[in-house]
Amino acid sequence: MKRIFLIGYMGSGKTTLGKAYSQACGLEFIDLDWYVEGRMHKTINELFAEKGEQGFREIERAMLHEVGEFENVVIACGGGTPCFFDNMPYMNSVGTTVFLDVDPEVLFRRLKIAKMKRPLLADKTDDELTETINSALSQRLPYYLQAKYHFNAEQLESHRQIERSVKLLDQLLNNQTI
Ligand SMILES: Nc1ncnc2c1ncn2[C@@H]1O[C@H](COP(=O)(O)OP(=O)(O)O)[C@@H](O)[C@H]1O
Ligand SMILES: O=C(O)C1=C[C@@H](OP(=O)(O)O)[C@@H](O)[C@H](O)C1
Ligand SMILES: [Mg+2]
Repeated sequence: MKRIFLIGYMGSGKTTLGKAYSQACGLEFIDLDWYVEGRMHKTINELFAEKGEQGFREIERAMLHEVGEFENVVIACGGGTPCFFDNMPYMNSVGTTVFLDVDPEVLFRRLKIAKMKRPLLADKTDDELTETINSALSQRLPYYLQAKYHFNAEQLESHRQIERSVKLLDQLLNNQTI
């Protein structure tokens, strides 16, 4: 039975690589944000606006414990999931955690074009976005580094790169020599 949790900052590739890896390996794919939106019938933005970040985090934890029961699944977490409550020890106790490690410059480039759907980034200028990424990473790395595996997820900018990253992730998780 496989239960793989992908963690990392916003824009690190959890959803993109998770979906591609699950398809390549015949596993179910769950994006925790999408799961939350489906169960609550509200978008992440609406949940933040109506319940605040604390309220969102309590819902996120409850949904994590739901999907933490699923089998043969790849779960793309939200960027903050590991950093609240006992979520990181929980994921390490029920599955295999993988930290998608991406340079802040690459995160900036990716998030600059994809920030509007993320309430924590939506209205930030370029300088504010850079500052937010760097300060969040310094606060969150202690959680991300508790992952069993660390994977460089900087090669996700084309289908060919995604395919290559899927192969490299599979080799890492199955301890095959490259
Ligand atoms: N279909 C796509 N085409 C091109 N780039 C994409 C596509 N999907 C995602 N990306 C790039 O990969 C980055 C990672 O996105 P995503 O997988 O949503 O990360 P996460 O789930 O960790 O926040 C995006 O910000 C974007 O730059
Ligand atoms: O880093 C965070 O605190 C968040 C990351 C988002 O998920 P992605 O990492 O998939 O963007 C989403 O859970 C929410 O906007 C909060
Ligand atoms: Mg995502």
